[in-house]
Amino acid sequence: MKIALIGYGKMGKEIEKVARSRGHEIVCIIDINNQDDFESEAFKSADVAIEFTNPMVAYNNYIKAFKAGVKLVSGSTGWMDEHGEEIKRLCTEGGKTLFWSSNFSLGVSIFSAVNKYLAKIMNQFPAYDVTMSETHHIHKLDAPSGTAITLAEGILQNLDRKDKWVKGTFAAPDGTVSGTNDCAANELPIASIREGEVFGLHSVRYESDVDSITITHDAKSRGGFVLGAVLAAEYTATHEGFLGMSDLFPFLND
Ligand SMILES: NC(=O)C1=CN([C@@H]2O[C@H](COP(=O)(O)OP(=O)(O)OC[C@H]3O[C@@H](n4cnc5c(N)ncnc54)[C@H](OP(=O)(O)O)[C@@H]3O)[C@@H](O)[C@H]2O)C=CC1
Ligand SMILES: O=C(O)C1=N[C@H](C(=O)O)C[C@H](O)C1
Repeated sequence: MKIALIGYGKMGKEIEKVARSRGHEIVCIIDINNQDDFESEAFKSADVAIEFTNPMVAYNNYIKAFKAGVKLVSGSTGWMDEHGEEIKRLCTEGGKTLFWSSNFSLGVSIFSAVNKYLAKIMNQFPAYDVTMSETHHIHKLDAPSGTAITLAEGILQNLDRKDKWVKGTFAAPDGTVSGTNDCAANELPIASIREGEVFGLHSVRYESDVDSITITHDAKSRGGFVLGAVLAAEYTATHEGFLGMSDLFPFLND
């Protein structure tokens, strides 16, 4: 399969290696300095483009790739609030294709299914209150992480006593802490910590007066995100519309 890369940073470089090792050809790499290449024949020849950039530029990259007629896989986070509905509409009604996930790792897909199931169980146990936390490397631009938001949405859909997630405490790279986890009974706080080179640590904690139950996903490297993104690209080559991990692993939705 012919793959184009948009964004050649930490994820883009690792995706290049894994895609080649699975027999794919990298036909074009677009970074911040060669934006004209969206119009190149090399880019247009790609079966799929894989985009990992940042919250500020992802939307524009999607529009440029759509214009060039190239299907997209993207893991960029932090753009959904502003542009999510428009991009989904372009895919569901406008004939464009984007496979997007806040987290491509197979482990997080499993974690997400467990998270939803646990939230459903907790409807029967009102003594437990729920909080979330996510820890990432100091270079990360968005907070809470895209994964934390997706996990929070999974809780809100399944736990009747919560209807909104809110930003909790933020621990900055220099150790200063701002914000609070105190919130109304219907709110789910997400604490964010930025330290060192942490790849991605997500926890959901249910606490009563007598005990607590915590589920955690801890990425040991970027390997899981990278493999998942390449698997998603292989899937996207033969599918259309607004796609996600629930299309790749439908059995996790039951
Ligand atoms: N869904 C998932 O599984 C995962 C998602 N992510 C998300 O993916 C995104 C990228 O992560 P990561 O690779 O670690 O970030 P990096 O900052 O390492 O890489 C992003 C790259 O994009 C480049 N870039 C900036 N603007 C443009 C542009 N307009 N067009 C093309 N390239 C551009 C940057 O260049 P320069 O440095 O010169 O600005 C940089 O090389 C983030 O939003 C992160 O949250 C990350 C890991 C997993
Ligand atoms: O920026 C990162 O590194 C990551 N971002 C994603 C997110 O915002 O959830 C996924 C992963 O946790 C790594």
